[in-house]
Amino acid sequence: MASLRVLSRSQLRIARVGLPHTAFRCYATSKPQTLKERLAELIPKEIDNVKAIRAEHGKKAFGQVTVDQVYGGMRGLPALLWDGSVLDAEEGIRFRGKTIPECQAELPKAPGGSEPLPEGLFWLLVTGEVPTDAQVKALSQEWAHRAALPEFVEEIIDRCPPSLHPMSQFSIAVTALNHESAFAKAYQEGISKKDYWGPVFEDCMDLIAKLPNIAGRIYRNVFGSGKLPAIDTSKDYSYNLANLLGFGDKEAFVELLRLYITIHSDHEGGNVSAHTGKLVGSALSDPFLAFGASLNGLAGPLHGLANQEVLLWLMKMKSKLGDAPTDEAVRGYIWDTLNGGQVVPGYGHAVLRKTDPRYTAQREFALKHLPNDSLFKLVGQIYNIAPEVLLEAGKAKNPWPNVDAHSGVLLTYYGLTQMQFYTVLFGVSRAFGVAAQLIWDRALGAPLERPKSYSSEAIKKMFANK
Ligand SMILES: CC(=O)SCCNC(=O)CCNC(=O)[C@H](O)C(C)(C)COP(=O)(O)OP(=O)(O)OC[C@H]1O[C@@H](n2cnc3c(N)ncnc32)[C@H](O)[C@@H]1OP(=O)(O)O
Ligand SMILES: O=C([O-])CC(=O)C(=O)O
Repeated sequence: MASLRVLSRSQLRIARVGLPHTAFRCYATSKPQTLKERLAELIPKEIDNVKAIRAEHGKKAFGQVTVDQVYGGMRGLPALLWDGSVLDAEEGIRFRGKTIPECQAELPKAPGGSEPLPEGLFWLLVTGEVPTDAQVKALSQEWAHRAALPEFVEEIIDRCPPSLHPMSQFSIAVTALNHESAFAKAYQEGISKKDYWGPVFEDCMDLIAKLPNIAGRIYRNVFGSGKLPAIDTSKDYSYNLANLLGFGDKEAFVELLRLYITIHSDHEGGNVSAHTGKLVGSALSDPFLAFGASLNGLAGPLHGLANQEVLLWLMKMKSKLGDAPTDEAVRGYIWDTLNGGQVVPGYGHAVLRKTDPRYTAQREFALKHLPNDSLFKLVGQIYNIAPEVLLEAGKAKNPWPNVDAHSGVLLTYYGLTQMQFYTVLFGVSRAFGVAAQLIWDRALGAPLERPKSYSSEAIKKMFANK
């Protein structure tokens, strides 16, 4: 789409304050419209939309809040605005209204590729629109040009002991990028509230762009001594990430990363990493600080670290039961896990009540690329047994697999066997969803988050005579 359009006065103002000088200049050329230019058009409309929703529905209630919800991790409590995606308990995630198969069909692909490019998914998350091939290519190039790390961040990563978990190193490096934050600088210089989104957008673009170099450096330092290749500005984001990890020559692995980053990006707003990023961002901490906090939540075993835990659990199962265990032996192993007071990693979910469509998307990838892999077959065998055991045990509300039950098997197949690294890849992807919402939160003037808490004593008193 060429970018010669007529803008309203307020759109023009937003475009001017939000855009770096060079980007604004290319606005009147035949280059494809940039993401920032499109945002500048969408923001005033969305501000009006939110005003209208609040004017019409602002005083209406979603329903009751129960004491059990306060004690029970706020399950089902409607408390957050999140535009990029919405999760249905039965159907799974939709990114801006689109299911995973719809994204796979509609988003632009690399030449010869069949998985969606995460660049297109980011555009979709931010704008609600499917970009053109040219827009996606321009985004790949822009990220490639922003990818270099400040030297001191490289040094910080290099000084981490290899025994420090890759997720801790990841969070340290992302937090340190706050040194370069355009938003933090603009805030110190007294930027007006109305203009926050411009430097936040710049920070989010830098954040996403720099993650492959951070991930690649951690991978090299912790697991090997390989050379870090330069970013190839003619290639897409996933290729560059794969190449930094030493897998650039494996086209199927690059395709896997395109799928992986797309499906792990966003899972509405209430999950630990997304909500943490939004919460910290609400204090006007810049996107690096906000996303560093997200990563610390993602590093927990009940959340993103579960992909590492699944692989550990599978490896222990294989070493105990052999490569091709019987169904009875697998059933016994799952029972032993439960009887040991542990969770079955990769199963259950706080919201989902059916098989996660992200599990299904990865299974389909495996059926296409590695149908005879023994670990893939074991994962399929567990799928036929674990839900039945979890139902019989009678505690888990959802006995079906989540995204983490499958991801490690695919990475292992291509030779990325270092399971402590898996959550770093999840983190690279999760930046897309958190960043998209941070931009909108600042554009819409989202306030500081500060819900009310109660002590048990206060709760007892509240209901003393009721
Ligand atoms: C990307 C992601 O974050 S996806 C989730 C990744 N995490 C995992 O795979 C870890 C395993 N799964 C779990 O621990 C849970 O299912 C969670 C954390 C994902 C969801 O937790 P909740 O919403 O509290 O689940 P639910 O309401 O079903 O829990 C009820 C009980 O069942 C248990 N339960 C739930 N899932 C499992 C499981 N996979 N294995 C064993 N027990 C389970 C809970 O621990 C809880 O036990 P408790 O009453 O003794 O505290
Ligand atoms: O939605 C959740 O609570 C956890 C999850 O699957 C994710 O964040 O991807």
